[in-house]
Amino acid sequence: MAIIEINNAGFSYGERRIFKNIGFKVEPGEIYCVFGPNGCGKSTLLECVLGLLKLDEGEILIGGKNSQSMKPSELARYAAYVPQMHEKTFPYKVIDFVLMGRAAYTKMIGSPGKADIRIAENALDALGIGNFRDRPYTQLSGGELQLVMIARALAQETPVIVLDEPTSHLDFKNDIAILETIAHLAKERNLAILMATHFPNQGFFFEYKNLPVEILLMGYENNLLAGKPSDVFTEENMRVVFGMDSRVIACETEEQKILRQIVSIRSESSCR
Ligand SMILES: Nc1ncnc2c1ncn2[C@@H]1O[C@H](COP(=O)(O)OP(=O)(O)OP(=O)(O)O)[C@@H](O)[C@H]1O
Repeated sequence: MAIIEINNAGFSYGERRIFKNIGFKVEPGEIYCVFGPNGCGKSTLLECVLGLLKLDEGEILIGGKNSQSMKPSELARYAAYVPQMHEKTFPYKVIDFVLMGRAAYTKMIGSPGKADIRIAENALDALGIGNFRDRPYTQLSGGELQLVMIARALAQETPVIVLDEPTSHLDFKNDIAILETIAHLAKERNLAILMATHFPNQGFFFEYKNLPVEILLMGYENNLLAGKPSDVFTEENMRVVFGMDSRVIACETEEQKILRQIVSIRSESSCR
């Protein structure tokens, strides 16, 4: 059964329509990527899923319940959020920052107990960053901080993790490290992943890893297109949505599997 179900969702900022008629389902263990040009409404859609913004029309069900009318503390038990930007504030220790993911469970008694601390430590260990435990989180690099943010989401123990452009600001290696982490969470923990991304090759990476992955392409002739990465990330669709010239290439890896990638050739397509 789908853990996320969106039916006929529409949203406007005031008079300005951002999207309409969005509908899809995400199953446990599936990765659902929302892709499209700057400003097409990816973050807005994620914020609607998280109940931070209210739809004009349609509904968003998480675990069968309407996320738009759930209390934040209830929703926090279904969906954890890794936002695009995080303003570092007070120099909390990493463990204390990750423990914030336990807030929905600790509110009643006020402070985290031993079990919460163990869950937060396990989340750090699961991401291979147990050694960050006592570092001030304000001193982490962008890639390290992103792993800590994912650990905080993991400590929240939700069936859904929502990530907004999880690899923005990351270097070549950390980019793939975060994708591998996301793949692991979907495959080994059966989590449903909903993420916004600017990078088609991330969809191809998940496809290459044989994970159930689906793409929602927003802004396709002011419309929507959904499907598997190989069906959505085509040269023609990139021309229609971005007006750019690109090529899909394929390479055979040492596992004798085909990895697809899309490369940009020109921003202003001569095909226009
Ligand atoms: N609070 C707001 N009030 C009014 N308009 C907004 C608000 N937040 C975002 N917008 C506008 O809504 C549109 C969609 O914004 P959103 O951030 O969802 O796009 P996005 O696809 O995530 O963009 P990007 O790829 O650049 O991160 C943009 O045109 C943006 O300027």
